[in-house]
Amino acid sequence: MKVEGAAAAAFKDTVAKEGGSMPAREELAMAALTPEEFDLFADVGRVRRVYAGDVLFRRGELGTTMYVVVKGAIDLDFGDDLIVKRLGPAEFFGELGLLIGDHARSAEASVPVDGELLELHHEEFQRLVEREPGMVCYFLRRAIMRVVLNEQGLIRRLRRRNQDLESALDNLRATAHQLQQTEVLIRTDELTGLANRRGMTRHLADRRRNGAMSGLGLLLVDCDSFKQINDDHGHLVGDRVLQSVANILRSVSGAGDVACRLGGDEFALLIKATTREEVMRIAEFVLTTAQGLQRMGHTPPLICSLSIGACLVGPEGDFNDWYAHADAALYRAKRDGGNRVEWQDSRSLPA
Ligand SMILES: Nc1nc2c(ncn2[C@@H]2O[C@H](COP(=O)(O)OP(=O)(O)OP(=O)(O)O)[C@@H](O)[C@H]2O)c(=O)[nH]1
Repeated sequence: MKVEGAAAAAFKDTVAKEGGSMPAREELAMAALTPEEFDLFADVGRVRRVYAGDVLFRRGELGTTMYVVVKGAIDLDFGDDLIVKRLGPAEFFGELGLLIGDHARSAEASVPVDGELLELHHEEFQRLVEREPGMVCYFLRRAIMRVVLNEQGLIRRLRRRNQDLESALDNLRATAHQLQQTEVLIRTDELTGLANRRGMTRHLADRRRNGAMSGLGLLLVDCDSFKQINDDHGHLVGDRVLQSVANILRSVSGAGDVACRLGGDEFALLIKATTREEVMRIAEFVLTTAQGLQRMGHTPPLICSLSIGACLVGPEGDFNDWYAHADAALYRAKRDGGNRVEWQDSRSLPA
């Protein structure tokens, strides 16, 4: 349909009103028709009035029509979190539908304000080609460039988003690592690297959850006259002695056993054992290893003699009950001069 110069005049008028000048050269080159092209398109296209709220087409719909904005504006929504692109007078869209044929629209085109469009179908475009092949060729070049630039823009945005995601992932990994470190720190004794009381409690909670509470033995290990070592040689030497005790306990701990510093000069070792002999064998080993180190006669001392209370523990009761059993034996070991192991039978614990 021929619209004479009416659409062209409207377009020029709108451009003058809205922009005060013609669109910038590079914008014209990409998204807008030149006035000459507009005249030509207006000559073959049909004018369509559009109203705020109209939707010309939706994403994914097949279409064969291209449009040029004469008056008003059109919003192209590419979906997801891509920005909505607003087109103004002389800008064209939907050209791929026209050029390719049944092309799935990549954006939803909606009308934000009342306005006018030029519609071009395949036949009209064919007439353009016949009339002004040179101009159409120039238009096609720009249309292709626009598609390429859009693609490149999309790739850049995806790359940026990918980088953002990667750095978010790195942050998450770092935070998870920090949390893991913190988790390890709060259940570890700083001086010796053994579990602390909290670590032992968590270990037992895990065991209880996994139904692995039977077949365990407990050693309660206390340094003899440790205060004297601190008093005679200073705190650092005392620290070193505590570390030596920790090393002995660590060396006898098998997989699933837990060596723990309960606090001060008191340690606990929870081991897998089903008989008194098994528990006592480990306890004797700890005792004699400390004795052997002591016999080396280092000054300042690397170790001190130990008192150990030993018992078997059952699934019934909690750590406090087990501690009371082992502590009864430890009390006897201390009372009888230290540097020894005492056994506590769970049935013969005084009330
Ligand atoms: N060097 C050092 N000393 C500590 C630490 N924690 C606690 N102590 C000291 O360990 C000492 C323990 O003293 P006591 O409970 O009287 O024990 P002991 O001297 O071994 O006496 P017996 O157990 O009866 O043989 C105290 O003097 C505490 O100050 C530590 O981390 N490092």
